[in-house]
Amino acid sequence: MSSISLVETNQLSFSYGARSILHDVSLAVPKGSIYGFLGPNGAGKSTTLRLLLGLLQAPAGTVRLFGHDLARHRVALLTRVGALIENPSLYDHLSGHANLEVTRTLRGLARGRSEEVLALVGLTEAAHRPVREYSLGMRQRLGLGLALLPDPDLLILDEPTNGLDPNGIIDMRELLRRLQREQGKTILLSSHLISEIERVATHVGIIQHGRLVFQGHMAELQNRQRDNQQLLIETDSADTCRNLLPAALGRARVTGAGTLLLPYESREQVAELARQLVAAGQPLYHISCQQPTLEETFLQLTETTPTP
Ligand SMILES: Nc1ncnc2c1ncn2[C@@H]1O[C@H](COP(=O)(O)OP(=O)(O)OP(=O)(O)O)[C@@H](O)[C@H]1O
Repeated sequence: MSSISLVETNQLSFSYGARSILHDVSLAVPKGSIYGFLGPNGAGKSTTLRLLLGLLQAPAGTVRLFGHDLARHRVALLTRVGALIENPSLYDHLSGHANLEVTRTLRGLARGRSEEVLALVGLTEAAHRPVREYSLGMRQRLGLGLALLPDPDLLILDEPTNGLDPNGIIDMRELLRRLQREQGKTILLSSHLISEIERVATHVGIIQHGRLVFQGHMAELQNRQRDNQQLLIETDSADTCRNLLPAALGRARVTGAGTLLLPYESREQVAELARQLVAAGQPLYHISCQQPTLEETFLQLTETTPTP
């Protein structure tokens, strides 16, 4: 994967009227990546994606696509981008194939492209059924097919798995992987669920209250997860233990009458804690090291960002 960024924003800010929504967002989406743009509802994901597509204008900051300024070369740059921003607008009474053909003809694209795209999104068999008979997952794939018609280098997808059942999510994930690996597409997709991103994204950006709170390789997020290991201690009275051992347990969180959680430091810390608890006459029923889930790491990153 190259280090060239196909999407780059520099200190992007945006307000709806007096309401400030984005603050200094500097995104970098590497060429060839699947970039998961994550954040809770209302964090500013759709607003950012709309700015990237020139559907909104930012009063401050710049957007560069393929290394060029979007404000100056909007039309030329957007011909290289496929987008799925809301529910795709589809003609329900027409077949999937006919829906693609309408757009293909309008755009003057080569004959046969609709069939290629249907194969790509796994809809060849259903190609001639009316879209009103399609499942939500099939509709989303057809919407993605519409975005893929002109063979764009970059795909920008806003919550493409929203509302899909587990099978629909798996199909979409596999389709995105294939588009990246076999077709060389760069894909920027948003989601509010880390579980939908973690198995597909190579890179992650996390936004909270309009601010980017993390950006990097998926592996870097996983490293943070490892760095945040917690020690779980079970005893009789968590409060008594904390009072007896302020140096060792002062930072511990009481999570139940007899349970404490504190940041894990080392094996020696575990041995020393066990020794001190026993020396203080406190029973030690259980001590173990817990790794937070990626979900908890994500929540920790987003919950600790103050509201502006
Ligand atoms: N047209 C609008 N006018 C005023 N405020 C808006 C408008 N669109 C969005 N907002 C507000 O901007 C903030 C960011 O919204 P945005 O849709 O970008 O968030 P999001 O991260 O995509 O969330 P979701 O996952 O719920 O779509 C929210 O507080 C939302 O209420």
